[in-house]
Amino acid sequence: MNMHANEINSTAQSTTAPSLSVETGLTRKTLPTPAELRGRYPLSHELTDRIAHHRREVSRILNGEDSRLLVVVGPCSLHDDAAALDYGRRLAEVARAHADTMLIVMRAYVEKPRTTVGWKGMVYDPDHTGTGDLAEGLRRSRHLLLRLAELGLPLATEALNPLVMRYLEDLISWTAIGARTAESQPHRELVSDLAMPVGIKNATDGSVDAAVNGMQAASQPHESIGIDDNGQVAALSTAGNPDTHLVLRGGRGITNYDTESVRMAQHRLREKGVNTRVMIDCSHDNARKQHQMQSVIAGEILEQRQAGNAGIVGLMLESFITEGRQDMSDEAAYGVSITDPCLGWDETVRLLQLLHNGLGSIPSRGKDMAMVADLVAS
Ligand SMILES: O=C[C@H](O)[C@H](O)COP(=O)(O)O
Ligand SMILES: C=C(OP(=O)(O)O)C(=O)O
Repeated sequence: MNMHANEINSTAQSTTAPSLSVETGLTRKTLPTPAELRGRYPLSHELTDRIAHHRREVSRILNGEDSRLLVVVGPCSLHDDAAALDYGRRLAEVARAHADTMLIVMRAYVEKPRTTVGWKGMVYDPDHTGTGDLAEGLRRSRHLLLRLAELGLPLATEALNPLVMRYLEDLISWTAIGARTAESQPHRELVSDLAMPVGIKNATDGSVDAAVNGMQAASQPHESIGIDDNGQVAALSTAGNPDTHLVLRGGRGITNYDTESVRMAQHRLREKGVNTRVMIDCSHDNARKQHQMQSVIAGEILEQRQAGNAGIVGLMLESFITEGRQDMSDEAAYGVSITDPCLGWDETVRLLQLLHNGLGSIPSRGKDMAMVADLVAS
């Protein structure tokens, strides 16, 4: 959150007993405030500085001042602390090894937007009971993100409910606005207030205009309604976020990572006078939910970079310990996504190595594609 919104004073009162509204019949449980949860799981000065540094590094890539590739990689959603930390430890090691060619940021998504209904993420239903427990979900999400950040990895998340972001934003180095919310004014106001780089995704129908308009809107100051650190409903004056970019994720089963789609998107961005550097999401509609396709797409992005398209500055991969996906159950397997299908760890390592080699030594097109073909075949 930028200084403006933080400066608001409030005198929030906190109660814990559930109450029943006679008018609506809804039960309400008071939640801890963002300040209370931050106080319970605080960032050290060292970690605060490191996250500020990570945000600057991401920003430099997005602004073309650092030629490394930004790679946002990790599970579709975090549902199990042990598996998330296991993955984070492995990724931190790979990130260090490839730090000269890539800035690796871990996907640490604790809220999931759903097409209709489904598990909405750790924040809402940490024990996968289907009944939810937001107080525990917020607590566990903050605790897990703190432990992941302590591994030294920059973290990425999707800002879905603007209020939830107030509990977590200090731990995050790159935020996504998802395909389903890119046109939402409250999300644009939130982005205007986030002191970090934000990627806005094209809409689920594949069109880029809502995201491009969102970049314009979020770059401006806004007056909006939200909560302050003490949970008090407050008028927020946002500063405007200069660090936004488009994420191409395909739409309606049609991909948009090819040279022509990227060129058309960049043309639109140029017309609107916003950042023309883009990230490609190798999953979602670009992969048509076939997780293995992500390797092929990443290989093609590497090719585009090698062909001189410096406008593709980032890519996103959905990856976990074991490939695929599963429905949540008592017998759920360790390290398998319970939302979108993911690449497995071994494939992820090989793909990141491939990208590292390709970005470092610029091998020939033929050799790259042969390596990608091997990777997909294996
Ligand atoms: O897991 C997340 C999905 O990409 C997105 O949130 C929509 O998922 P759904 O169509 O399974 O609800
Ligand atoms: C839901 C996601 O993406 P999208 O908004 O592109 O569907 C995601 O990245 O988890």
